[in-house]
Amino acid sequence: MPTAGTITPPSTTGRNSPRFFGKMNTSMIESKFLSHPEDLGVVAVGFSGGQGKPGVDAAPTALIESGLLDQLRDELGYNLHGHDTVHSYSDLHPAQDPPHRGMKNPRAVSAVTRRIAEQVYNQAKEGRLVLTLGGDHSVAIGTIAGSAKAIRERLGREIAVIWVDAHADINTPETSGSGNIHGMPVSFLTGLAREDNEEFFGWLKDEHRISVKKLVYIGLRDVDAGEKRILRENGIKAFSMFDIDRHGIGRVMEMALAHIGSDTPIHLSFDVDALDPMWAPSTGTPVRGGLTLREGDYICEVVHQTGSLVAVDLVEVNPRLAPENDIGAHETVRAGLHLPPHSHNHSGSTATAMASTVTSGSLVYERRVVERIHKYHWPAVQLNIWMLIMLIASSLIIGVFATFIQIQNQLLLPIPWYFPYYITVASLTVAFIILLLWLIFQRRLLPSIVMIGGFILFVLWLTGLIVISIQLWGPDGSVSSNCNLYVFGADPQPHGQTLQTLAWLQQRNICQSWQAVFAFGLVGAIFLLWIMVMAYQVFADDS
Ligand SMILES: NC(=[NH2+])NCCC[C@H](N)C(=O)O
Repeated sequence: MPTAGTITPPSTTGRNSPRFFGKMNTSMIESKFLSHPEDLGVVAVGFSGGQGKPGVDAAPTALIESGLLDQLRDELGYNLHGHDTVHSYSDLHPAQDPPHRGMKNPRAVSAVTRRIAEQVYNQAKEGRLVLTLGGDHSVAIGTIAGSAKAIRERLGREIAVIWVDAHADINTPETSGSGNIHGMPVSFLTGLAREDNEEFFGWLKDEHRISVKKLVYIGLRDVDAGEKRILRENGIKAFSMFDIDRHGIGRVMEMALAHIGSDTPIHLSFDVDALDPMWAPSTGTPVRGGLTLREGDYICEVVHQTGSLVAVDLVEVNPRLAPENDIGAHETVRAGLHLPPHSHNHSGSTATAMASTVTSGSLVYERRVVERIHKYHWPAVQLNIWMLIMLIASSLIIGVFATFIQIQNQLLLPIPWYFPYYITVASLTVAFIILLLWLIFQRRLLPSIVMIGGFILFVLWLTGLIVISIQLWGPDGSVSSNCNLYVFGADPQPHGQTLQTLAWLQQRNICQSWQAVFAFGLVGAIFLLWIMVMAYQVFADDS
């Protein structure tokens, strides 16, 4: 059934191309997960066994002959790899392939997708973007398995999949009404459908699989009853045509990308039947009421702009199916050309959208980060009072203990550990206040920083306070009782300009300094508690 062969690689003398400037990938988006974003691995799959209509296997050749690869190379500046062969996999077609669990051509599809998985894996492990030209959508079993495995090995990450399609393709062999495997790839990839036998997808291991949590559908409008149940039960994110009508494609893509998160590599699997048959009539299972060509392009552009794109599939273009004369086929191929990694200069009919996914070229758009923006409202007056009081308390304690150290030295007495300790804690507090001021200036004062810093200082500060209290009122030879004995209780108190008076005044000064240290130590501890509460309130208020 599949026709295939070697095709002539696109000419190297770029026509209106930017080759003049040497290697130039026109994409200005920085890739987050590709180590060689200027390289494009191409896997051209001439395979149609996932469904019954011959012709999808001719799509890669039709797309390439219409100039897709030329555009990718000459206009978008990619170095192509693996682009000179359209694979037919005829060696993998068994003589007999009777149905298994109701699946049609199960051995052929399993063997071919297994080979595709290796091909995609070999390209992806080099850190290249991989573009697969299908073929029917069953080929995605191979492409996604291959890129999931390569990204796991290369980056230790799971990939997310954006599945753009009129259909959910998540039937299990048991729920499928048609038995066509192109309606089942997602159930095998997510592990919802499983098989132990290597002949029937038993080769799919955990390393090949994807999580239902990182799967997003766009463009659905023909979903079987069994599939609806699967989507619902697994909480799979799906944006149907209804959602696109309601929110517009811009908002839908924001929500889809927010669901995936900005730190996840993305595999985009684009079924051309997601487009309305007005734009892409030549496909095996067209459904009216689909995406406009522009919406299809937009999806590709915006996904490319995330910088997270690692692989793209373009499937289900069937140039043999031409509803009204062959303009249909021509249009569909053109639509297909439009879809890949995006270029911004539309040269007539060509590979922009295809080109669009690979290098979304709408360089004018600013990248919109769809993460939630937090707004923290700090009570300015309270925060300022807090910083002022803490600054006073810290300086006072530093000053007093510095003087005490001097006095001990002068009297040739040892310096107790808590003098330098409290000086250090108070200095840290001053440093913390400076940090806060800097963060306020940068508009980055996060409640979490304040809470953690406040807590650490509180513990240190409290320790100091306890030690001070013990010295002041502790059982043996406490400062307080000595003060009451010799200073405040001294009778008669010395007067007049004598050394006695001077000594007494100095002693009184020391006693009062102790009390001041205690007072401000207490204030500091309470204020540190207060700032933690304040930070928590600011955090909780953010909504
Ligand atoms: N990739 C596609 N065009 N899939 C069409 C699937 C149609 C139908 N849901 C089935 O399981 O047979």
